[in-house]
Amino acid sequence: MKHPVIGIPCCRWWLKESQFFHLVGEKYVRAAVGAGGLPLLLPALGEATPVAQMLELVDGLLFTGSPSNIEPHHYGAASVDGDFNDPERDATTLPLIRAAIDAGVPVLGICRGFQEINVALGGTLHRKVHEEPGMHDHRDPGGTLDEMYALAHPVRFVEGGVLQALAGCTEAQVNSLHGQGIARLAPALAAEAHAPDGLVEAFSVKGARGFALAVQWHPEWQHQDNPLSLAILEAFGKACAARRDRRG
Ligand SMILES: N[C@@H](CCC(=O)NCCCC(=O)O)C(=O)O
Repeated sequence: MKHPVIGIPCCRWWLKESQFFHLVGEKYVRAAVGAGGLPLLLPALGEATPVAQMLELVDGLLFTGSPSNIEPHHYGAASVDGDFNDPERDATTLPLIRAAIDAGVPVLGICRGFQEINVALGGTLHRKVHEEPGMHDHRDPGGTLDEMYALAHPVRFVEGGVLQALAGCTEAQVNSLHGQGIARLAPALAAEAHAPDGLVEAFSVKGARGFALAVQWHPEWQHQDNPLSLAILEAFGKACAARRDRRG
């Protein structure tokens, strides 16, 4: 049986003071494999992206985390000096997300990918969650990779939601490595989990034609050791396999 093809849009970074590279962190590639898929890295072609053709290549899409921030003009905010942006990634992922959701292509968003889905569908972001009144600091604590990706806070699943059904419980501990976060949830999205400060930590697309879930934390990190991460990846992988079967 052929593996479902899981497209992973790349970041586009200037590396080593020499030239641009198109990149995906290895843990996302491994997570796509863990979901039963064949990962296909999609370059950040920006406005030249052949969106419909890219969708024909894949059975699902995984939108990854990244240290870069979505350019604020995409959600109606002013740009900030010194912000680390990746405009070519934005110009690739935002149209791809809208087209994938319209076409019922399974979508999983993680961290920046979660923020991208919200912005693509008309939501807005806090640029510094930790500076918002009453909100906690969701940034990583630094240190070793194990310290950075350690479980950091609980999330409470929305009663009767997709994620609660997948998790089989009401609450779980998650890691946390983001400075930005959802300010206004896009109208097409339903919250699936919240942090103790009320921040939306997961959502699904209301009435989606296919699997469409996103989380602010990192289920790809050492997913093999975490039952919630395994459940999310398994559900995504099954949806991708079902699309592969339908496409023949
Ligand atoms: N820049 C955004 C998104 C944060 C994010 O995706 N972090 C991931 C870090 C690297 C990785 O694990 O892939 C923000 O700060 O909110």
